[in-house]
Amino acid sequence: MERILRFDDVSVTRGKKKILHHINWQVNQNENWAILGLNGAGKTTMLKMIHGDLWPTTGQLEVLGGVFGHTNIPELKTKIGWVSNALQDQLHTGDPVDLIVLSGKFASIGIYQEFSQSELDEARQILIDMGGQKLLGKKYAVLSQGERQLVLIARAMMAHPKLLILDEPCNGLDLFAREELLSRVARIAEMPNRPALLLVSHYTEELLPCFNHVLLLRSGQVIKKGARKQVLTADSLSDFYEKPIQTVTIDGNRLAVYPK
Ligand SMILES: Nc1ncnc2c1ncn2[C@@H]1O[C@H](COP(=O)(O)OP(=O)(O)OP(=O)(O)O)[C@@H](O)[C@H]1O
Repeated sequence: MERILRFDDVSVTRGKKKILHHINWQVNQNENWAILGLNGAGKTTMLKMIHGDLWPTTGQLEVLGGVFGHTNIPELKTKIGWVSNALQDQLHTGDPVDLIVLSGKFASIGIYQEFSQSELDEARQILIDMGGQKLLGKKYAVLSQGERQLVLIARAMMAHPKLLILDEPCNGLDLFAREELLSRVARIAEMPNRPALLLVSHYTEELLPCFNHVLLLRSGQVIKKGARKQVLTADSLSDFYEKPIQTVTIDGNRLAVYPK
C-alpha cells in the first residue's frame, strides 16, 4: 500500500510556544482523513507542514515519498492540491474563472506562461465536471463564496494531485451551498485516480462517509485517530471536547455534535 504521508514524532515550536507535540500519524492511499479540532488546536500548522511551508522543529515528516530535508519541496507542492481561504486572498480576482482553474496547472497564482487551447479546454471541463458550467465566462470576483470554493477545488484538481487538502472549505457557506460542495467532494473520492483527501473542519456533520478516517487534535496533541467508526462516537467526542455534548445522527452515517 502506497503511503501518502507519515509524521514521525513531529513537534513544532515557535518562540516559547509548543504548537504541536510529538505527532505520530500515517496516511495511506485509499484513506481520506478529516482533522477535527477547536480553534488554535494546530490544524493549520499541520497542513502548512504537509504543504512544505513549515518544517518540523523536531521529528521527521515524509510526504508523498519525500522525506523533508532530502526532498525537493517545490516539486512536492505540484503534487498537492491546496484549497483554503488564505488562497482566496491571493488570487487575481479580476480573472475569468477558467483562467483561475488553469493556473492550478502551473501552481501559480496568475498565469504568466503560454498555454494551449487544449489546456484551457481541460480547465473548463474540470470546472464543468465539478458542477460549475454556469460559472464559465464570469470573473472570480463576482462569484458567491460557494461558487468560489468550487472554482478553487477545480483549480486544485487541474494539477491532478495525489493529495487534495481542503482547509475548512465550508466556511461562509449557507446550508445548501455546503451540502452541494460536500457532495462534489464526495464525488472526487469516487473518481478513478482520485487524490487522497485531507479535510480540516470544526464540524463533524461536514465529514461525509467518504472521510473514512478521523484525527482529533486538541492543544497540539493527537487525542485519538483511526477509522471513522471508532473515532466518530459520542463517547470519544465527549472525551475529546471535555464538555457535555449531545449528538444527532443524520442519514445513518453522519454525526452532528452540539453542546449540551
Ligand atoms: N508563528 C507562530 N508563532 C507563535 N504562535 C503561533 C504561530 N503560528 C501559530 N501559532 C499558535 O499556534 C496555535 C495553533 O495555531 P493553528 O493556526 O495551527 O490552529 P488551528 O487549529 O488551525 O486554529 P483555527 O481553527 O482557529 O484556524 C495557536 O495558538 C496559534 O496562536
